[in-house]
Amino acid sequence: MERERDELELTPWSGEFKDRLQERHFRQSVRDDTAELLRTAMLVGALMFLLLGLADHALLGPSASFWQLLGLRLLVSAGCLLTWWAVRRDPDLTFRFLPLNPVIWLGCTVIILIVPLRPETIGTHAPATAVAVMALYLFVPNRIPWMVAANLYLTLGFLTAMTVWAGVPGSVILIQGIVLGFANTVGWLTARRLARLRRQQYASLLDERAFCQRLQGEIQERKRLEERLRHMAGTDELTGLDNRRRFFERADRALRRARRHGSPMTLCMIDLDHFKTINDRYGHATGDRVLVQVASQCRTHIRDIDLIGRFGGEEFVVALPDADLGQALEITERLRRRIEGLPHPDPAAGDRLTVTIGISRVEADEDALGPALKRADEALYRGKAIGRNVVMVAGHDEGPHLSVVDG
Ligand SMILES: Nc1nc2c(ncn2[C@@H]2O[C@H](COP(=O)(O)OP(=O)(O)OP(=O)(O)O)[C@@H](O)[C@H]2O)c(=O)[nH]1
Repeated sequence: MERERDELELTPWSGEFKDRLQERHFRQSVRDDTAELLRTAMLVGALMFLLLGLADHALLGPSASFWQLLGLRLLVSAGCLLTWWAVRRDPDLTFRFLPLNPVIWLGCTVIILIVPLRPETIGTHAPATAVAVMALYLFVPNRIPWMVAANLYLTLGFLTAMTVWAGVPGSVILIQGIVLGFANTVGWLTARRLARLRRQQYASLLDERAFCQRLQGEIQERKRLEERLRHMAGTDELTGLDNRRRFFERADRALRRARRHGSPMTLCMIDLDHFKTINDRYGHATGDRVLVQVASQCRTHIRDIDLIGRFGGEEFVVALPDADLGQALEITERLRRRIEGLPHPDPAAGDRLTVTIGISRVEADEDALGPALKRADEALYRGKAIGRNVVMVAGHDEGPHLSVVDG
């Protein structure tokens, strides 16, 4: 489908893109390659014109015609070499009118003028002209319109010169006309086919690139989406904290690290006090706002290495790596005081937002968080039982041992 569209966009007689901008981009993409071919053509052209001067000398000797021809040959060779140099300096000249076209027209003129200057060799000159026609089509790439014009000039000029100066019979001129016409047709068709193929190749390359870019874009988008989904799957929607599953994934990793380094780790359970009353009195939306506020305070007032998650409802869980019970007590006590200082939904009621916190260290012989979590939870509920707004430490040397820090 794509290919058909590209073919439709090519000019039928030159094989170029109909769209000028597209053609310009194509030419830019093949510029260096084309310039190299053109430079080779110019060197071969210069060499051919000079070498054929030897044939002139063999045929004409040091006659006036020889010197005239040699002068013309030198002129064309110089033009070819000048073009070679100019294109080498600026490859963009490959597709410009100057300096190539005048040199080619000069070369064609010299080929035509060989007829009156060396009429007796018309038998070899005629096929050589047919070769020159083909060479112009095939050796000078991406300039089909200009090559068609130059070759028509060469063909008509050569046939006219044969008629006027070489005294060739009409039948021979007819044959030569047919041969040159054939050379033009084959040369043009081949050059056009090459031009079409290269442009189709270029168009498929662009299609492929666009396809790859689209694919890359889609892959990126999918990755972003996956990342977002992964994030959402591990995040508590209301508070933005890790949910229980993500928290325990991270906390398990932190525990393994602590075990490797022989460092302590402490777990804390934080529960809002009388949260049901807040919900019942001020509504669920207000309750949500309080939960967000408390979550944000907890996140802000723990260390960067600490982990926090929403355990469920109005309960949060915190893992403090590299913290023994003393440090954990300090951190949680500070947190408790901060939350106590948060604005209550109804300041006039004289109530305070408070939390009860239970903490327990993960013992050196424990490879999982479960037992410490259970002890912290028990400590928390002891705290609730003795009146709330406290931090309770679970000791378990001789069974769970709880100590009130503040009340
Ligand atoms: N607004 C809101 N309320 C929630 C959410 N999750 C749980 N709750 C409510 O939290 C309240 C928890 O009540 P309880 O377990 O009795 O605890 P409490 O009232 O804080 O009492 P204590 O913990 O003993 O101090 C219930 O009313 C739940 O409906 C939530 O996401 N948003």
